[in-house]
Amino acid sequence: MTLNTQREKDPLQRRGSTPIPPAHFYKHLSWTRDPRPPGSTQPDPEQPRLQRRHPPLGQSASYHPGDKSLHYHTHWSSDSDDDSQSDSDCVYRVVLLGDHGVGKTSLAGIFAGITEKDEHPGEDTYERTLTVDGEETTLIVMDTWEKDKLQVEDASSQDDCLKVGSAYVIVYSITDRSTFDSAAELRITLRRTRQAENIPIILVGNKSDLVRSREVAVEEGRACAVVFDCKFIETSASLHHNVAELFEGVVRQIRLRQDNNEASQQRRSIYKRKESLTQKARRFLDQLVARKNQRMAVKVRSKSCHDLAVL
Ligand SMILES: Nc1nc2c(ncn2[C@@H]2O[C@H](COP(=O)(O)OP(=O)(O)OP(=O)(O)O)[C@@H](O)[C@H]2O)c(=O)[nH]1
Repeated sequence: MTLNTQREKDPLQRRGSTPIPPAHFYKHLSWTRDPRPPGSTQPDPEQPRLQRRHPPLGQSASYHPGDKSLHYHTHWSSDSDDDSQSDSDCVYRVVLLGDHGVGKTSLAGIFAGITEKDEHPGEDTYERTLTVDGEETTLIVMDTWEKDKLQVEDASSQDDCLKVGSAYVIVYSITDRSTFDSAAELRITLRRTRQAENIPIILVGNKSDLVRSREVAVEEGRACAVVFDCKFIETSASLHHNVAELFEGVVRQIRLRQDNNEASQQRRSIYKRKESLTQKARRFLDQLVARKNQRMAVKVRSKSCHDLAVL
């Protein structure tokens, strides 16, 4: 299996002529604009396409629930040159990580709008274009992680999972402490694999509906996120609670980091040109103060780790 890892830092800029990555990894389920005029009764020329409405991911999502021109469809796209596929130029891979049974597939299914359990058996990669804060972004959600394979024969494909993501969602079940421990280990593994990169990682405590079987407190999840410098949210795939917020949050985190990277690059180049000795001294002092205030920063982070709309 050859994975396109060229986009580890930059978003995949998919044009009509750009093939999307290997078929078995990219069996897409996607939102696509119907090329027919609104209200048309003509059959849709594009096949295969499931002619039905895609259920909204969540009430707060800024999709287009009333837009009849949007259709949910499946397609195999290893050699796609379908320009109508997405209006968005930015495509990001989001990799779901976590132990067996924590709810990864259920969360991915809600993202993809799969309403019946066995509707798409074997599917493990889903694509959907979301409009978040008025801007379109396409996410390819990969549910390909299999923890057991990390040590055995297919370790390379698991390794690839850790390398190709533009963002990571690490899921544990709030009813199973061992999955929480695994989530922490996964965070460490990720840190090792993607050391220098500022990629969004969201820790997700799923099955929040199972209140009586809870083994991991919300505070523990939040504390873990603070320690491991990632975002945190609790979800219930069963109740569709916070699932839209999760994927919208992923989009926001990707954008925020991009903006931040661009801004700091600009700042650095301006600094290089203009920085005087006094400024250098001031920057040095600032860094010293910042280090002293690290404990303060942890406090601030602990307040914001559950807010997926800020860095
Ligand atoms: N009560 C409850 N059950 C859930 C929730 N999410 C998933 N489940 C159930 O947990 C079981 C496992 O869910 P999956 O989505 O298959 O979990 P997974 O992480 O994909 O598991 P693997 O495919 O084995 O890695 C299924 O029976 C789901 O119905 C949830 O939020 N609440």
